[in-house]
Amino acid sequence: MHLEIQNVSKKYSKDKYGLKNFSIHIEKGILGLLGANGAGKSTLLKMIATVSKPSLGNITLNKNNIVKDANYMRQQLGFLPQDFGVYPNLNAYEFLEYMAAMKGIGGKNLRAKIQQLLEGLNLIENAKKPIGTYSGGMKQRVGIAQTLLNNPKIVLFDEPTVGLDPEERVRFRNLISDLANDCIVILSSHIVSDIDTIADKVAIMKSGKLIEYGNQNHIINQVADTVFETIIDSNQISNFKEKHLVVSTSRINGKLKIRYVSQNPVQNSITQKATLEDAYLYLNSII
Ligand SMILES: Nc1ncnc2c1ncn2[C@@H]1O[C@H](COP(=O)(O)OP(=O)(O)OP(=O)(O)O)[C@@H](O)[C@H]1O
Repeated sequence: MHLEIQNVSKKYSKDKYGLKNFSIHIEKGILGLLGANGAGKSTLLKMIATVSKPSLGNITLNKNNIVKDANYMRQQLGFLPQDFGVYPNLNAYEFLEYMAAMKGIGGKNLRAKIQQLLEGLNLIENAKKPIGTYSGGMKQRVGIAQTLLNNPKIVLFDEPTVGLDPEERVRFRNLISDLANDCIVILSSHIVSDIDTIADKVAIMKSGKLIEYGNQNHIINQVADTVFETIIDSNQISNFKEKHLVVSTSRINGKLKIRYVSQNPVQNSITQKATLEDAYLYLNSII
C-alpha cells in the first residue's frame, strides 16, 4: 500500500487555507498525525477519504489517482470522521447492518463479521439496546466498528480516543496494533500520549503544513540532550518561560519542578531522556 499526497492545498475561502502545499508518502503501518486544533488534520483526512477534493495537487493510492477515481479509495477505506453521528433509535446490530448496506457490503458472512466486531470492541452486552442509551465511549466504539466492516486496507481515525476512558483507550490501541499488519492506519490526535505507544511513524502538522515526519526516534532526536529538569521558586516562572520552553510543571514543597527544553540550561539542571511530547512542543514552538 502506497499513499502519496502531492503538493495538496485546500482553500476554504479567499485567504483561508486548511492545507498548504502538503506532501507526504505513507506506507503500511500506523501513522500518528499530530497537531493542535486547526492544524489541518481533519482537512487532510477528509481529502484522503474522498469526502472533499483538494483545491490543488494530487492524491494517489497505489498509483491510482483517487481525486479522479474516488471508488478505488472507497472500496478499501474505513473512515471514522471527527463528528461521526449515530442513529439513537437503532441498536448496535441494526446500525452496523445499516452502515454495511450503505457501503454495499452484504452476504452470509456479514452477521458473523458484526458479531466479531462487537465482541472485539466490548459492545456485545449492550448490542441490543438503542445507541441513544450508550455512553460517549460506547458510541465511539460503534463508530470504530463501522470502519472495519469491509476489512479495509486503509483506515482513517480522526481523533478516535475522544470520549474514551483509559481502559477503552488501551483496548483501542490493541485493536489498532492488530489491524496494522498489512494496512495503512492513520490516527489523528492533538494528544501525544494517544499515539506515542502505537505509531510507527509520526507526522507533525501546524497551520496546514507538515513540519516534521519520520519514525519516533528521528523526531525525538531533534531535542536529544536539550531536555532538563530543575526546581525554581514559583515567582520565577514568568521569567523562566521567557528564556526556555517549559514542557511541564509540578509543585514540590512550595517550589516548582520544571521540565524544559533549552540550549542553555540553568545551573543545577538534570538532563532528562527526551520524549515525543518534548519534541512535539519544541517543534511547534520554533516553526
Ligand atoms: N469547512 C470549512 N470552512 C472554512 N474553514 C475551515 C473549514 N474546515 C476547516 N476550516 C479551517 O481550516 C483549518 C484547519 O482545520 P481542520 O479542522 O482541518 O484542523 P484540525 O487539525 O483537524 O483541528 P480540529 O481537531 O480542531 O478539527 C482551521 O483554521 C479551520 O478553521
